[in-house]
Amino acid sequence: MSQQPVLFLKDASIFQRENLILSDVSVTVDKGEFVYLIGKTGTGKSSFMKTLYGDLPLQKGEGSIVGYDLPSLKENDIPFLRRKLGVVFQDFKLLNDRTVHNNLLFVLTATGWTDKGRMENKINEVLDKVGMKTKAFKFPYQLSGGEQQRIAIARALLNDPELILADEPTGNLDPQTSVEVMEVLQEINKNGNTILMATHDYALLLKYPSKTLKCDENQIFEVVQTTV
Ligand SMILES: Nc1ncnc2c1ncn2[C@@H]1O[C@H](COP(=O)(O)OP(=O)(O)OP(=O)(O)O)[C@@H](O)[C@H]1O
Repeated sequence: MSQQPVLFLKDASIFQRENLILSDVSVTVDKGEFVYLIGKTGTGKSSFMKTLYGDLPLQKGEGSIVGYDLPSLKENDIPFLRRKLGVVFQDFKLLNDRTVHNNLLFVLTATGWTDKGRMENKINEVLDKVGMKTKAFKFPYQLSGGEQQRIAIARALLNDPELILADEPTGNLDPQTSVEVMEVLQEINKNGNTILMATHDYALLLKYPSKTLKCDENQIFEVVQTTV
C-alpha cells in the first residue's frame, strides 16, 4: 500500500485576507522528496508557505500536511503542527541574546522536552548534522550568515520534522555560501528528510536539479527543468 503524502492540496485557494493569491492549487509532496517552489517576486510563494505552517488559513479546497487537515486546522493545533514541521526562513530568526546552544535548548524546552541528557544529545546531534558542533558557545552575531543559516537548519531538525519548509533559505547569502547551505540541505534530504524549498536562486536549481513547482499567474504547476 502506498504511503500517505506528507503534503497534499487539492483545488485549494490561497488568500491574503480577502485577496485571492493562488487558485486551483493541487500539489503532492511525498516522503523523501526535495521539492523547489519557484516564481517571480509577489507570485505567492511566501503566502503558500504560510498556509502550510498555519499562518494563513486554508479557506477553500482540500489539504493536509503531516497528518493535519488544513481546512479544519484550529488555533490550538498550530503549535503541534509546527512541531512536526521544521521551518527555515531567509532571515534566520535566531535569538541574538543567547548562544547557539541556548537557542536550541530554548526550542527544546518550549516544545516539551525535560530530560537534560536527552536534550544535550539532541543538540549535539543536530549541530553535527549541519557541521557546527564546534560553534555551540558562539552568539548568533558572532557567526557568518551561512553559519547562522546552518544553525537555523539545526533548529528545524530538533523535533525530527516530517517536512522541512524552507522559505528562501539562501536569500540573504552570497552564491558560494548559498551552495554550502544547499549542500547541508541536500545531505539532510539524502538522510531521509522531506524538504520543500521556496527560492529565487535558479543557479541552485541547475546545480541540484529536483522536482520543481512554479507560482505564476495565480497558479502553481510542476515544471520540467528545461522550461524554468
Ligand atoms: N499581509 C498581507 N496582506 C495583504 N496582501 C499581502 C500580504 N502579504 C503579501 N501580500 C500580497 O500577496 C501577494 C503574494 O505575496 P508573497 O509574499 O506570497 O509573494 P512571494 O512570491 O513570496 O514574493 P517574494 O519572492 O517577494 O517573497 C503579493 O501581491 C503581496 O502584495
